[in-house]
Amino acid sequence: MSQHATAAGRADILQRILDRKAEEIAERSARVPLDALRARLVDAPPTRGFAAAVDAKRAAGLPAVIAEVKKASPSKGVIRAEFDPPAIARSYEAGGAACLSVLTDIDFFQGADAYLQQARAACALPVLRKDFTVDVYQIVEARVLGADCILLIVSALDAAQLSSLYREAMAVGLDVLVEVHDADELARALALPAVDGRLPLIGVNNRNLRTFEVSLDTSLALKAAMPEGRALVTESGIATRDDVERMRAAGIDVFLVGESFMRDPEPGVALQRLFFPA
Ligand SMILES: O=C(O)c1ccccc1NCC(=O)[C@H](O)[C@H](O)COP(=O)(O)O
Repeated sequence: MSQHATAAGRADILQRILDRKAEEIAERSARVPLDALRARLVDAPPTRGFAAAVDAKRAAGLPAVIAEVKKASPSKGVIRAEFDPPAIARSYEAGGAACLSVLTDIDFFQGADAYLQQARAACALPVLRKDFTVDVYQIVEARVLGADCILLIVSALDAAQLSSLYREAMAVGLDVLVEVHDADELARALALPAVDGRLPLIGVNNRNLRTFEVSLDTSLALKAAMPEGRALVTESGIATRDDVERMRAAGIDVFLVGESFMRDPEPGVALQRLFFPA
């Protein structure tokens, strides 16, 4: 199914993704029921410490870059036709990434669970399963696949879902990136409690997932509402040294970047150029 949105087809892309996700979860759990999936948790590899890898970069005074492995997106269509997740993962690791983010959504991003496994096997970096998590099934699945972190998008979840999915993910040893777009969502994210001393990472998506509009001002505006010292992950639309310097000047030191790296033949070299220029 081609999902590269035209102006008409773009209307509430997030809702369309979520509707399809519900069907996908039903299909998957008909094939492998949740109990059977849970039984596979014993074979899951140890997690690599996603939040810890972010913290380590920050503690060293360095930008923590979560480098995305993304073939296509609803807003841009195919971004990288020659798509080799293990080579991309190795390139990112050599370029100084803290972590990887791998799109696993099939219908809208041309992602795959196998891409996550291939990318993770090719390097030592912790990996975020970048998908639209709305059900406990996906959390168990993420851990079984070998993910180190999952994404929870606040605007896609009601209060009870956000709380229960967060707790479930932490309970199986995953880190959680909680994504927000405005002050109300940020307040909901900040209310999530520490579990065994671990808090969620908070990400601010500069892309409005309903309109595709990107503005780095979204991160700058929400930074002021973050508790002192707590990391803010700025997501989407980071492409130039000026973008990076604007964020760093505001005290933002964690970056999730996809497209601008994916358009470069050597994604890790692009990462180095953007974040660690000579
Ligand atoms: O990228 C899209 O078109 C998109 C549309 C609807 C929901 C999510 C979408 N993207 C996911 C992301 O948030 C980005 O992949 C990520 O933040 C990296 O952004 P970028 O550096 O701009 O590729």
